[in-house]
Amino acid sequence: MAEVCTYLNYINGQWTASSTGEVEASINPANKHEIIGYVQKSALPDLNQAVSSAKAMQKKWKKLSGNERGNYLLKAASILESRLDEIAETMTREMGKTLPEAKGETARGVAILRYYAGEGLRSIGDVIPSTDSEALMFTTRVPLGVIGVITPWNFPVAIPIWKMAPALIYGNTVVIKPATETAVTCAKIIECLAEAGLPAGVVNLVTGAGSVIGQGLADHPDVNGITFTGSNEVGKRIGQAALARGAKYQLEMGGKNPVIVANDADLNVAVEATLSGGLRSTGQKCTATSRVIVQSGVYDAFKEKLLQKVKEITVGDGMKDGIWMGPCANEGQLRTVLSYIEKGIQEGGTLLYGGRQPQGLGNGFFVEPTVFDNVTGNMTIAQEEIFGPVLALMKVETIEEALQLANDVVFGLSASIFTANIGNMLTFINEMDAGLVRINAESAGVELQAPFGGMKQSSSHSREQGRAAIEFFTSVKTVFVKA
Ligand SMILES: NC(=O)c1ccc[n+]([C@@H]2O[C@H](COP(=O)([O-])OP(=O)(O)OC[C@H]3O[C@@H](n4cnc5c(N)ncnc54)[C@H](O)[C@@H]3O)[C@@H](O)[C@H]2O)c1
Ligand SMILES: O=CCCC(=O)C(=O)O
Repeated sequence: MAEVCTYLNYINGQWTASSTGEVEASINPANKHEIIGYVQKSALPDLNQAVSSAKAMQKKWKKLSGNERGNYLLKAASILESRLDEIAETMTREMGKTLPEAKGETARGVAILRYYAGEGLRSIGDVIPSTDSEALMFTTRVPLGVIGVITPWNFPVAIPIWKMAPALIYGNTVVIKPATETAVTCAKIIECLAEAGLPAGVVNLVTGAGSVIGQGLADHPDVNGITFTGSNEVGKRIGQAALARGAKYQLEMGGKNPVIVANDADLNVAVEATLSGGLRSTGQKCTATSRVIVQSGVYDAFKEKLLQKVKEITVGDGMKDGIWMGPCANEGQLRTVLSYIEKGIQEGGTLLYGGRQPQGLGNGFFVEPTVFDNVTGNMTIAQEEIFGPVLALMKVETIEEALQLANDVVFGLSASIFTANIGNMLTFINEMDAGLVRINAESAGVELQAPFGGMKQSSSHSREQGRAAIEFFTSVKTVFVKA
């Protein structure tokens, strides 16, 4: 058994206990009796201190060259890499995804830090011809100031890093509030940044309730930008709070991601991708496949192959060898998934497989991989984000019908099609309302160098990652110079 530690806030370069003197336990969703660590249950005075230190430091931080800021990120990347196994294990024990997935995500965190370190040396503006032949006109970019970062539990390393790294490289300082479920993992990322020697105040960590610290960040007059990933309900509240005081905000929220399987698809590829995209990480990816829309010509064959594979899935503690799928990340999420399964049955879906808590795993928040048949577009399980290992099979005759069904939700994050037909591919690329469309590949899987974000209610229409991050974390300044 690993030692149970108490993790502190990180404010102005110091590891600091909360003014409340209270802590909260972060538990293992594979065994609710195991405590992974205690994190601070902070209050507004802690947040205010963190924001003041970030504000005080920002002017000095932005004066460093991009290359100097990048060197800190490179150092942090090497430290994170040297702690990869330990941090991945913490992630698995705190959030439940399997250890190989957690290792992959931690390696992704290292790569994101290195990518944004390189941004410190890339162009930040354009020279634009002026109508005045004696003038020089160009654009440059300036940081927003203090950035509030609010993150969910499902990618406890990748999401905090893909928000903090671009914020920092472009000259902002950061106050982060991670989800409490994965606050220990986040504290370890902050340890890497601290060990890299980032000046005091550049990065600050404050853990605590979303309604107190998250809302406090959204409302704080000295926080110039808020970047949020999480549920639609919370995201809308944050957007409204930021808008009300004129702060910039970026919201990345839910999805209800479809895959379309055409009559001419390679069914083995489509089945593997549906399995991986829908059920890896226990379906707790914003990009997870949730609706599987299959053309009638291959519906039965696809269903049979899928069921065969789903039955082979091993559910259990993600730390153990041979386990394919871990638990839901918390008890609330398990209850939500079970209630959607119940609703699916009540509304006339056919439960083909799963739907229950597996026997012998009662200490954790486990649910079986679940497949519904005969799902129609109006059912709740076809409309609302479940964020669990539940696949809804839907039969269609034509690709046009498939696209209509695929688009008939309020979300628009990611979507895939499996087909060999170039016409189908092009129609899908043109007609699918989603920020990420993938052909013959699973709906999950985001590349750090490409823009990522959703359409419709999946996002505030901003994009994260890749060079797109510069749009949120900086403001454009147009400069006109005349000698
Ligand atoms: N689009 C994406 O990139 C993406 C990525 C991951 C997760 N998600 C979404 O996140 C959701 C699951 O994550 P979750 O349960 O952690 O989401 P959540 O919205 O409950 O919490 C996200 C963060 O917001 C904080 N928070 C809660 N209430 C708050 C409030 N009133 N004010 C400010 N902050 C508050 C939480 O403490 C947490 O840090 C799913 O809907 C999923 O689709 C989206
Ligand atoms: O949960 C949202 C992020 C999804 C992601 O990073 C992926 O699919 O790889």
